[in-house]
Amino acid sequence: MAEKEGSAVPPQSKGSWSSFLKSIATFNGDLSTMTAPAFILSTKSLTEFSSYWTEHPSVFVAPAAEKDAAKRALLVLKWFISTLKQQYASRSEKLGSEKKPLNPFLGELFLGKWEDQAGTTQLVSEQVSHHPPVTAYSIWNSQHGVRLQGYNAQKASFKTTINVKQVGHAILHIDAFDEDYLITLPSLHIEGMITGSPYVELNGSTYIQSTTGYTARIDYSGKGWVSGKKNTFSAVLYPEGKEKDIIYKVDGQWTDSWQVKEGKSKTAVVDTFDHKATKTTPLTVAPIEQQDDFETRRAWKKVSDAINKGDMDMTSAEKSIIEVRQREMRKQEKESGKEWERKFFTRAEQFPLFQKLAQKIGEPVNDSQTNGVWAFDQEKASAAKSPFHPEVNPPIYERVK
Ligand SMILES: CC(C)CCC[C@@H](C)[C@H]1CC[C@H]2[C@@H]3CC=C4C[C@@H](O)CC[C@]4(C)[C@H]3CC[C@]12C
Repeated sequence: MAEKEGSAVPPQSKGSWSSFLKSIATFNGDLSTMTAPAFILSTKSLTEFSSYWTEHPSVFVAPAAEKDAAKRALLVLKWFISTLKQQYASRSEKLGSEKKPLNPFLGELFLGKWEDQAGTTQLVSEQVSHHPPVTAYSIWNSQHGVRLQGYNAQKASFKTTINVKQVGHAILHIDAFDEDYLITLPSLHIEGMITGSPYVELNGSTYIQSTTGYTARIDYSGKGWVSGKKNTFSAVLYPEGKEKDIIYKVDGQWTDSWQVKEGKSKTAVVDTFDHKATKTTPLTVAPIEQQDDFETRRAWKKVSDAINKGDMDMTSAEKSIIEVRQREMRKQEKESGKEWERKFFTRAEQFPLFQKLAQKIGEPVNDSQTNGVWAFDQEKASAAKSPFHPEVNPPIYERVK
C-alpha cells in the first residue's frame, strides 16, 4: 500500500504505520494478536463496548409499552438501528479515528447503569473467553421488563483492508408479552487505513427474528455502493417466511437519520429518527477506587495512563504485568483441574430458544468460534456482589422454552 497525501499519521510514526500496513496484509484470524503503532492504541477495552447497546434507554424500553405485535417488532428494529452509531461510529467521531481497543483478559468486567426517565437500566459485561476473545453481556431494565443478553467474538481476514465477521448473537426479551427477538450482528470492514484515519463501515445483512412471527432484515451499504452515501442502510419488516409482504420499510443513514414508511403505501412516513434530536444518557460506573480488581477501568488504569502519556515502554511493561498474572492463574487452574469460574455467565449446553429462532433465518448455530454458547446465569448474578451492583437481581430469564 502506498502512502497518500493528507495523512493523519503523525510524522514520527510514518515508518511504523507503513510497516503495520504491510504486516496486516498477511494477517488472518485473531485480532487480539495484532500489534499496532502507539498513536492508534485505545485506552478502552472491548468489554466496554457492550454499553453501546443502550445509550438511549427510552428507545430500548419503548417496545414494552406497545400492544400491537407488528408495531412492537418495528420498535425493536428502531432501537437496534439507533445503537449502530454508538457501536460503530462513536470512537472515530470522538477521537478522529477508530483505534485498536485493549484486548480484555479472562474474567474482566465492566459494570454500570444508566439512570434517566426510563428508570434504571443495568449493565453487566464480562470477558468469558480469552482464546478466542469472547465478551458476554446482559442489560436489563426491571421497571419496564426489557432485557438483552448476548455474546460476541470477531473473526478477521484481510482483502484490500481488514474485514471483520462477528460471531455470536443477542436476544432481547420483553416480559409483558413473554417474547424474544434474536439479533444477528453485522460484518464490517475498516476504511481509511492508507491515510492513517481508520473508521468502520458496515456491510452485508443482519436479521431480527421474533418469537411472534416477524422478521426484520437490514441491508448495509457504504459509500459508493448503492446510494453513494456513507453508512447507508435499508431495512424491511415482514411476517416470517413472507419476504414480499413488507409491512414497514426503513431507510437512511445509521449515523444520522432515517424514515419509516408503510410497506404498502411506500410514501406515507409513519415514523422518523434523528440522532441530532435524540440525546444519549451517559453510563455511570463506580469510581475507580471502589471498583473490583477485575473491573476494566481499574485493571487497565496504569496501561491507559501510559498510553495517554505516549510512553510505549511503560505501556508494554504494564501490559505484561497483567499478562504474567493471567498466565499464572491459567497455570494454577490447569494444575488444580479447575476452569476459571465466570461471574455472570455459563456455557450453555443447549439454548433451544436461540436454536429455534436462528433456524428461521438460516443463522448458523456455531459455538466452536466462541468457546461455547454463553448465557446469562441468574444464580451467579444474584450471588455476585459488587459495591456498585448490590442488586444484580433481575427476575429469572426463561431460557428454555
Ligand atoms: C483501527 C485498526 C488500526 C485496528 C483494527 C481494530 C479492530 C480490532 C477493531 C476496529 C473496530 C472494532 C469493532 C467496532 C465495534 C464493535 C461492536 C461491539 O458491539 C463489539 C466489538 C466490535 C465488533 C469491535 C471489535 C474490534 C474492532 C474490529
